Order: sequence, then C-alpha cells, then structure tokens
Amino acid sequence: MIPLSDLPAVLVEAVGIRKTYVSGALRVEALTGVSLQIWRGEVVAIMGPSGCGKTTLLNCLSGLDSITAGSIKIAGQELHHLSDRKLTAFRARAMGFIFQTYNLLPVLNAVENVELPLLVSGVRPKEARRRALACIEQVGLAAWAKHRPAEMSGGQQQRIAIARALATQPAIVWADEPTGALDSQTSEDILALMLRLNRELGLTFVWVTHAPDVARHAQRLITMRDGQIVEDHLLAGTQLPAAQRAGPRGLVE
Ligand SMILES: Nc1ncnc2c1ncn2[C@@H]1O[C@H](COP(=O)(O)OP(=O)(O)OP(=O)(O)O)[C@@H](O)[C@H]1O
Repeated sequence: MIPLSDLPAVLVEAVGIRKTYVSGALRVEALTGVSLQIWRGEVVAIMGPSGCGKTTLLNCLSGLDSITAGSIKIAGQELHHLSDRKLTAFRARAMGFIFQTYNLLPVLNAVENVELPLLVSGVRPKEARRRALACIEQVGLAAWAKHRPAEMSGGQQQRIAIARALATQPAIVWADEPTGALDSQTSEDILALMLRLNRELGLTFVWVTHAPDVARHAQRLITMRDGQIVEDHLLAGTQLPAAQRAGPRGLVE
C-alpha cells in the first residue's frame, strides 16, 4: 500500500455525482449532483434527514454502488473506470469499512476477522496474523484476539471492526452510523478511538450519522438534503489537516 504521506492531498474528488435508482416504473433521484473534495487526514461527518442520500453518497464514493453520472477519484484513481475485479481489489487495498452492526463473521474469532481482508489482498498468512494482532493491540483488545464476536460486547465488536478496517493500512475509512447501535458512553469511547487513530496515524475518516453528538467530534460537517449538499463547513476549533494547509500540490500557498 502507498505510505499515507505519499497519498495525494486531495484524497477524494467527486464531481457532479448523480444516482438514480430505477425499479419498474419507479425512479428515485437519490443524488442529484454532488461535488466534494476530502483531504488527507480529515475527519468528515455527513448528516441530514432520513432519506436525503447519506448512505447512497457513502456507497457511491466507496465504490460499493455504481453512479448514474459524474466522476469519483480516490487517491487519484477514477473509481468507475475500473473493471469489477479491479474495483474490488482497489477497495480491499485502499479502503476500510465500519458498519453500524459491525459485520464481523460470527464463525471466525477476532484475529481471524481482522486478518481476512489481508488474506484477500494476498498477504501471506504469517504476516497477516502478525499485522492483525498489531491492529487488535492498537484498539486495546489484545486479550480478546481468540474470542468470537458473540462473546464480546457491542463496543468490543466495533473495536474489532475498526481493527479490521485498519488492517490493510487504507487510504480512507468509511463509517456508516458507526455508533448507531451503542450506548452513549461506549459511543464516546469508539469516537475517541477513531480520533486517536486520525491523530496518530493520519487516517482519514468519513462518518455518516444521524446524531449531532457524533458529528460534533468531526473536523468538518457536510449537511445533505434531497440528494444534495446544502452546507459544508469546518467545525469550531478545527485545525486544518496538514495536507489541506499545504494545498493540493503539497506546497504551502
Ligand atoms: N436500493 C435502492 N433502491 C431504490 N431506492 C433506494 C435504494 N437505496 C436507497 N434508495 C432511496 O434513495 C433515497 C436515499 O436513501 P439513503 O439510504 O441514501 O438515505 P439516508 O440519508 O442514508 O437515509 P437514512 O438516514 O434513513 O439511512 C431514499 O429515497 C431511498 O428510499
């Protein structure tokens, strides 16, 4: 994987994205022209009322879903020009995913869950195990490496899911309602963990959330309505990530 410091300053560049779902005679214009840039090292929250297109935007930006029009570049790579096989490989290598319901495989223990994306990316089993254990340590659950998800609390499962998202040293981590299933204290702990990983590793996070209490921890808040971005601003007290301060070509402007 490209070292984080070698990634372009503008990590996500989306221009004029439209997404129309068609089923039978029904057409839903879920995204009606979204353009945005996300900078290396940012923590971005996307909020907005139910049905405004937050999850659709996340799924399109991360290549999980196709787009009807527009263009999306991640770390300089035009996503929707890739074949399905190359897109899957690119997503596995360059992106981490965190879901509301953790999405751990129940038959695998914690370390097996975390090493899975590494094995899929072609890392040798011994190295995959070493890196998976290091990631589990990073989220403070070394003692739980051999436990299965059913033996863990929701907060512990989400920590393991975060370790899994980190394992491939991705350029960006997408999180859809990452604390939606957790009580407020556990939710704060999970947010603090992601913010620490942002500070210490320079990891870029994008959170989709309903909750103002989650969004206020981000550095930047994007608000959507009816398939569009209606507001996009830095939150009070935010220091711009170094990449953004330095400008798109890495030069101080
Ligand atoms: N697979 C699909 N087929 C048809 N319509 C869809 C599909 N997925 C989403 N939609 C529609 O697209 C619009 C945007 O949905 P989306 O899930 O992105 O909104 P959201 O802001 O994430 O909502 P919520 O906060 O309730 O999760 C909605 O009108 C939804 O019904």
